[in-house]
Amino acid sequence: MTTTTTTAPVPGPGPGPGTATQSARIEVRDLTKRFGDFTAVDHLSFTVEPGRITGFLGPNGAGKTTTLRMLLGLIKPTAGTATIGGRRYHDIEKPMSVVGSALEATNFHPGRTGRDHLRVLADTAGVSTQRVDEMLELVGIPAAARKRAGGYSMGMRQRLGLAAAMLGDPQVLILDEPANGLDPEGIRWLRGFLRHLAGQGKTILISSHMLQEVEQTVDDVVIITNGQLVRQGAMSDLHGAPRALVRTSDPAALAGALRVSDITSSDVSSSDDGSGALMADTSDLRLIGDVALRAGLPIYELHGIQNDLEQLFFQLTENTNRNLGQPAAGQQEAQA
Ligand SMILES: Nc1ncnc2c1ncn2[C@@H]1O[C@H](COP(=O)(O)OP(=O)(O)OP(=O)(O)O)[C@@H](O)[C@H]1O
Repeated sequence: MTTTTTTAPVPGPGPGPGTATQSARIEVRDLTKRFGDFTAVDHLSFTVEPGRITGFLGPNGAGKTTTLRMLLGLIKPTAGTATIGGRRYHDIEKPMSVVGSALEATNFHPGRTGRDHLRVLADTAGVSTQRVDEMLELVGIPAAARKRAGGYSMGMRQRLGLAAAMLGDPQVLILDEPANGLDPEGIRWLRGFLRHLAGQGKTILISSHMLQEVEQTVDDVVIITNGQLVRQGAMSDLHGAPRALVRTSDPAALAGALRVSDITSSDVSSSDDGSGALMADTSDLRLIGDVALRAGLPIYELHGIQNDLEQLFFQLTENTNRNLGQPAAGQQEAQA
């Protein structure tokens, strides 16, 4: 993909209803969606805060898109509520100025140029043509936008979708798998772009079926499987408490020296290794090094330890994933 990139400030169309003062929290309460007797979303509750990027995570078929579609008023919940700034999507007066969304990157008329596509949307929302060009510039496809969308790469469609979502300068952005199809440079660009928007106080919810894909992008996570919440919280909590592995000649002596500095540790030496090892309850590697030096102990290895996120995600979701076994009884295609 050859695109220009920018992290320039995101211009807005100026003050208007629903832009500056709108409370922009997303609240999902006891949300349930059944298709026939198959429950796609099951009493789901979570909150997404302004000024933060929240990853909405779960394996394929977990119910993410179904939840987002209810949030955006595209399908009706069987029970429960999904609100943006305290209102259901249908009750928001000028929705494009409150919430921008990109649910499917492929959903563009192939014969229409990217720019024309945005102009049609802009007309509907009462947004200026100038804003269309600004948004195309902002997502890095000003030249490509004059070509037919049918010839776009997946990454270009993602960027066009993002430009469309941003047209009304919404307080809330809801993006379904926005990193899908982006090359590494594109993913880095997207990360900077979303971080900038979150810095402006916008509420950003992005879905993904891979925790690692969004690990460096999101502040908070909402993890679901089988339509149910399994975890909500800060990304930093998923990494677990800070720890460090230190390998030395005399782990008991080092553990004692660390204790004097109020650092607890546990012996993780393995019998087939001549040296011993400690797991210290700190991420301050320099402090461990200083303590070892003062105690006259050599350090053979020293590094911080984080939870294996892939393993954690697997434990939280895949082990119970309904989609990995036989299809749930009664599951069939049905209209919303
Ligand atoms: N209209 C429908 N009729 C019947 N079942 C449906 C319908 N829409 C979705 N489902 C089912 O609901 C479940 C959740 O689907 P959904 O698309 O919300 O999952 P997802 O988490 O977005 O998955 P993916 O990561 O693969 O996009 C799936 O088992 C899917 O087959």
